[in-house]
Amino acid sequence: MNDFERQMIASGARPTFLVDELHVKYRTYSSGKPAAGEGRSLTARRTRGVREVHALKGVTFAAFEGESIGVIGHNGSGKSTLMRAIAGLIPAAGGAVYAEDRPALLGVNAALLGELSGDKNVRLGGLALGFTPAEVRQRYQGIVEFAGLQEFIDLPMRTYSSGMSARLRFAIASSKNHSILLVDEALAVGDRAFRSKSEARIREMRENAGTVMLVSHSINSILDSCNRVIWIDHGNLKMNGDPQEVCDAYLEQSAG
Ligand SMILES: Nc1ncnc2c1ncn2[C@@H]1O[C@H](COP(=O)(O)OP(=O)(O)OP(=O)(O)O)[C@@H](O)[C@H]1O
Repeated sequence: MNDFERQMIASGARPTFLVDELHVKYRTYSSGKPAAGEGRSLTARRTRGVREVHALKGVTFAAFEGESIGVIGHNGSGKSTLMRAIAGLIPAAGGAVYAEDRPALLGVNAALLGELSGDKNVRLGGLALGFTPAEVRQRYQGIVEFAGLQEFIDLPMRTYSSGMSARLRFAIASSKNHSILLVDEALAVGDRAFRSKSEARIREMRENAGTVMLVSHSINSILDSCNRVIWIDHGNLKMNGDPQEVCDAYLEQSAG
């Protein structure tokens, strides 16, 4: 626990989740093409083909009610991995995440099916978010209108452009208020008009959420909306505290 978090506790803030010594590793299979002059046996090739990426190396912090926490870091530093691990979408190789409610990662939780129509996906996605069939019916029109897909809603989703399906996914996921909301800016999608509509929706959800975590490459939007910033660097938590201080240090390192 750092000074910032101690102050939060001293001020009576209630913790909403705790990330405790979190490690995440990815195992990937590269093409396994043997280097010149090396053996060509199948097993040797397979062993060489396995690559392990240690994406998070023991990240620890606590989040509190009413906080909006920005996450910054260079490409590939581990920000999206952190969000996905907190949401429970990828397993921890070590450590754990403890949360008082299920953290929701905006945009990817709705598992949509390409063969089904947009209409059926809205209904399925709503059920997957935990709504009852009656609640899904209640929200249906709002979701379709928000996505702006009224004319296409009876077509299979595989016929949608990537922007159209991303809009529908966003519209479904954001139809629910979450007490722990994770927003990966990489998921903010669509054309300009839809982006500003989705940003407004995110702001609205933040007002209703207990804790929000936001990954962004835009330092301005982080400074505008966060009370705390976490800097992830090569899978390590490099800084955690006052937004201006953390962003200044990050920008200084990026410039150097
Ligand atoms: N599915 C995956 N399989 C294998 N390696 C992965 C996978 N996803 C991410 N990685 C690796 O894990 C590391 C962290 O990636 P991550 O996407 O979390 O970074 P990021 O900080 O969100 O990057 P960006 O700012 O570019 O979105 C990188 O080295 C990346 O190559």
